[in-house]
Amino acid sequence: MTQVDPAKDGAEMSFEGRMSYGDYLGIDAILGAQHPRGDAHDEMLFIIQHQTSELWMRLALHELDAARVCIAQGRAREAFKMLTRIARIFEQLNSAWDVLRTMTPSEYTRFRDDLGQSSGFQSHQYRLIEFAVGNRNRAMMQPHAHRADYTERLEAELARPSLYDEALRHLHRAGLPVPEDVITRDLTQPWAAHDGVQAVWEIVYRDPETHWEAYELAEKLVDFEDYFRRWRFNHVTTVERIIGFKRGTGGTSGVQYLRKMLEVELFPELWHLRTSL
Ligand code: HEM
Ligand SMILES: N[C@@H](CC(=O)c1ccccc1NC=O)C(=O)O
Repeated sequence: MTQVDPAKDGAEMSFEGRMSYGDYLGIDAILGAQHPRGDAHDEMLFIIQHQTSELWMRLALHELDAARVCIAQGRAREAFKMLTRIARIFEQLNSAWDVLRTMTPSEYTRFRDDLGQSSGFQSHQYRLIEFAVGNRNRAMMQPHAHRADYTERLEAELARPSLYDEALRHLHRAGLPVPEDVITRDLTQPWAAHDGVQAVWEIVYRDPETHWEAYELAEKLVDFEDYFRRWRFNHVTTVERIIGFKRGTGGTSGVQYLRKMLEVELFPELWHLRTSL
């Protein structure tokens, strides 16, 4: 059996006083952040599943911020890359459900009581993503009232144009007939389907060659919403499989609440136009 000596190949073997892999990545902080409350075997899976989701959400927010800046500065093509990456992140989050699904109701019951009233419903990053893409609901701020830092970030997000607002402003600047009330709307309000906006997207979809950039932007948005819907669907199906119709630890009706959320449309006109094309 040949044994490789990486040092002979030039591998650095001494990190006394030098930045190593773990130093750069903050590995000790990450690996020191799993604190199961009990001794149920599956609690570690549950914790890591959520922590990795939060890390991916962190990246999604980073990309969403950059994508909006690019679109606002008229560099929509640069934003396409970020939007593709965001869709891929959600694809990754969707695959992750396959790991969690290996947990049965019997196994989850062993530690569910230890969760108290904590719930994914209180994920501030998830709420930031929803606000960033346009699903804005001030009521969702309440569970964060005890954290001034989260509240401040969520408020700032509500005051900022959403990804969809930026897309529509971009079309407006490009000379497409986006109604003025869309550009001057109260940003803190959730987006509501608008006939005038659908009419604009219809112009784009009826003649993609003339409006190629707007057409590509639209398809990137649809792609993102497609993956996001799948995330919601995977969540509610996993929840039903594991806790049935029990109330959620966060206090909602559980599966019934999550099913209602499946009806949310982020970019309604982009879906509705398909019927009228
Ligand atoms: C055993 C697995 C899981 C169960 C049983 C479960 C259950 C639930 C329930 C019942 C709710 C409704 C709120 C409540 O009353 O608690 C909820 C919300 C939520 N969960 Fe989970 N969940 C699971 C895994 C996950 C994972 C892995 C994530 C990823 C971060 C997640 C993120 C969320 C989010 C973001 C919400 C809020 C959804 C919204 O308001 O639209 N959950 N979950
Ligand atoms: N809401 C879940 C508990 C739960 O899943 C959860 C608990 C703490 C932290 C994150 C969670 N994930 C998603 O809601 C339940 O009712 O069983």
